[in-house]
Amino acid sequence: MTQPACIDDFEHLAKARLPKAAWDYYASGANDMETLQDNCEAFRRYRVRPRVLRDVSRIDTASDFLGFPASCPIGIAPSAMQCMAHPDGERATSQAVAQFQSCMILSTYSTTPLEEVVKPTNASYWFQLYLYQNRPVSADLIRRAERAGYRALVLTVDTPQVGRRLPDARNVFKLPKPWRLANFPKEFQILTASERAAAGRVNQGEMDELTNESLGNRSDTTLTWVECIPWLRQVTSLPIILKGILTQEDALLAVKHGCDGIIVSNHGGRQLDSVSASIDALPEVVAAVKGRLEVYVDGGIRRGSDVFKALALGAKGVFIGRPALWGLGYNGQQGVEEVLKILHDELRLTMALAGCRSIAEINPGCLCKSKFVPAKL
Ligand SMILES: Cc1cc2nc3c(=O)[nH]c(=O)nc-3n(C[C@H](O)[C@H](O)[C@H](O)COP(=O)(O)O)c2cc1C
Ligand SMILES: CCCCC(=O)C(=O)O
Repeated sequence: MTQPACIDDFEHLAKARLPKAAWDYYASGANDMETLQDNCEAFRRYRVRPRVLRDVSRIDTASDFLGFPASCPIGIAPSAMQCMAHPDGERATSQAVAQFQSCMILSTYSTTPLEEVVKPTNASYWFQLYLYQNRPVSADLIRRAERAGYRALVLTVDTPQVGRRLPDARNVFKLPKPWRLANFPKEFQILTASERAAAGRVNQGEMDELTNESLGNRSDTTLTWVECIPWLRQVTSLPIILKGILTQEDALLAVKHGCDGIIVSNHGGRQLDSVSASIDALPEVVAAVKGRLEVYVDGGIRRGSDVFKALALGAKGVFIGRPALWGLGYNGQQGVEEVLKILHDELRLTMALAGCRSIAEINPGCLCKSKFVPAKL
């Protein structure tokens, strides 16, 4: 292959370059990976209803993330440990997003310190948060994110425990040296010594020694609506986005608790296997919130036409997870830029061929459902 021409090409190129354990960590979903597969297939059950003869000589994809302008409504979802894909890791992803002027969500489990990721540009940076029982640790991360210029906090709510990803279990996955979870000091331990001893985990202290499984064991599994959102509101004035909502019931609770946005997401099929594809959950969430907060979606977006479909179903914008990692693994910053450019070009072409000249013109009437799911060629 001389030149990757679509997102799937980047997947193949990255796979050929990455060590097996890193590839497996990025690629895998939970258990039988039904949701992972359905995330992509569900887009194929929607068909576009194109309008013609509408002067599509100028296509405008300008959009915004929480009011901050963006060249198009495609952002980067938070994914942990990007230095395994390329030594420039999160820095490279950030540079690409800055060039592209969109939005990057940085994972708590970044392999680059959060302060070194934000670029002085018009791009938006949001910080993804996992909350710990040791709340001062979380409060400290939030204050650092505020100082560094992050414009929103994205609380991931679908991960009270980490889903079981079989390839990681088989590989006994561990973040390889020299990489470390750079937002935490080396000696930092989330559980106290007595908690660790009680959990039988006396020697699993250092963050850079942690496995995926032990990371999950440090999350606060006691989080509830009534406790954690007010706590967040008390420690920060940044907008709060909840990532991992899949039902109208929880969407309404997000509205009730004054959240600023939702990302409809099943964590790229990595958490509870057999939940709905995120694009299938999107309509009920959009209908429930009735415009009272911004609704974004991630999961399975591999084409500009997928972005178009998500917007037609009411998403304000979309986030991509693995495609950015594939671009990064293939060719660092340039690879991520190419991935964003291809998706942007494909979105523009879809809009032109569907007769939509601006993002605002993309609406539910642009789609219909099809029972026929074409086989992937
Ligand atoms: C390797 C990997 C690591 C991830 N790490 C995080 C994370 O640290 N925090 C988080 O909220 N979501 C994380 N996610 C989920 C993504 O933010 C996103 O929901 C998902 O990847 C979207 O699906 P896609 O990969 O099909 O685009 C991760 C996903 C992948 C693939
Ligand atoms: C504790 C979870 C680690 C990062 C993550 O969210 C993922 O691998 O999906």
